[in-house]
Amino acid sequence: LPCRCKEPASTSLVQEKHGLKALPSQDEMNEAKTNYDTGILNNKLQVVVAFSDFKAVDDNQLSFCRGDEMQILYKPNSDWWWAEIHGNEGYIPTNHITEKTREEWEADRWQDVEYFDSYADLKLHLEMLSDNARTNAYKDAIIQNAESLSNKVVVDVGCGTGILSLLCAKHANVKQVYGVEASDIVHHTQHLIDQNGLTNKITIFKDKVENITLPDKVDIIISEWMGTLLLFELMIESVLLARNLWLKDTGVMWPSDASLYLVPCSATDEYNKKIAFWDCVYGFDFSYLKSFAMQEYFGKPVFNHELKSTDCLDSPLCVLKMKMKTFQIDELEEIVKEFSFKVTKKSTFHGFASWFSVDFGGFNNQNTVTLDTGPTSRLTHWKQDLFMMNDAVQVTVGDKIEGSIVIKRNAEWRRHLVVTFKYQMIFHCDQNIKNFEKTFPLWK
Ligand SMILES: N=C(N)NCC[C@H]1O[C@@H](n2cnc3c(N)ncnc32)[C@H](O)[C@@H]1O
Repeated sequence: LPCRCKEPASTSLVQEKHGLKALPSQDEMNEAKTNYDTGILNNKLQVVVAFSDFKAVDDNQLSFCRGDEMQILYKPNSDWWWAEIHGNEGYIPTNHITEKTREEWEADRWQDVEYFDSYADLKLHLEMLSDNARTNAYKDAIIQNAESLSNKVVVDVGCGTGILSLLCAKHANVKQVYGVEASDIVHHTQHLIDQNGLTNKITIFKDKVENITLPDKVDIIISEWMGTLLLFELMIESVLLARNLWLKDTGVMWPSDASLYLVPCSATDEYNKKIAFWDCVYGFDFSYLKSFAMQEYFGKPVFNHELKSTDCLDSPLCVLKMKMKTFQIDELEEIVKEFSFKVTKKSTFHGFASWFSVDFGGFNNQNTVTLDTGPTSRLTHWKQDLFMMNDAVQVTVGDKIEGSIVIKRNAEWRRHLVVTFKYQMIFHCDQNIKNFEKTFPLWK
């Protein structure tokens, strides 16, 4: 077989460019070649997947993109392998690839093992079921639309203990409910359905909704998929996929609409307890620790903040409105919303708060029920989210906070988001302007 490898390139360029170790020596390549015939001739070449892009720095290397699959011909050392892609051969850095199969790699990006393990025991289900505002909103929607649900086929995506399926079967004369649940909690669900005499109305599927085959398309998809900042966990992707696969054209999504709200706010208690606290500790100046405290306590959103209406410094802004029947999965990659808030009271501006609301409509727009998780509604287990900015700023009536929020999906970790605020404050009294920016991972 012809020798397929050229002399290794000069290593300084490689090390400088990628902080990688030296390319393999000729001896290492010669030694590796001994596996060459065995691998190729027996067609047992290993295939790897790239989890990040790589740009070759010389013609001895292969450039590739995240998600590309490559065949491995030689493994001369642990840092560089000789691979083939699109008919080209060259060195690839092993710290850019995974030896998992594409399926395993894709699942990893969703952290499915940890994710579904977190729903396997009763803890989170007790929290969700104990949230009366949440669960009764679904119950009210079902009861108030019982006539529209009559003789319909329903799928409950992520049914958990089956509560929504049970409510549909008990309070509406549905034709059939399919409950789909991927976590091990599902091993209890059938017992609960049997124990409540609804076995013939509810069929349970123990798998991800992406993997199941339903007997037929359905009339309604009901699901409780909402998370922190509405979108976290990105379970919404699974619900939209289920819509694309299984909802009749005339079908209804419940919730039918979802909205995310944002408001500038003060958070004096939080700020004083965790940041201002360090100004004077038993008579000592510990203010050196404030920046560390800001990073530790407020480098990420506070997901269980209880926002009071009196904390709000302007009316809330709807930054995202999703019509679940038509919203597309790729719209989730990046959501950008400009805002221009005008302060309505003398106070301290500490940051922004967010919450969501969902509507159960879609049946000839009658009897629409709304579940609102904002500061003027009954508290839910979601509470509200607080994005604490690094500077507390004294504000008064007429001051402006103008800029944008960008909610970007994490390209690698598919259940996670990154939220960036970029804005300026224009002070009414002297038109002085200050610029601010802060990025919050949610959560990776
Ligand atoms: N933020 C939430 N409302 N989380 C509830 C998620 C519930 O749906 C389940 N679940 C989430 N995604 C899926 C999926 N793709 N397929 C089936 N069940 C799912 C999960 O195991 C849990 O019981």
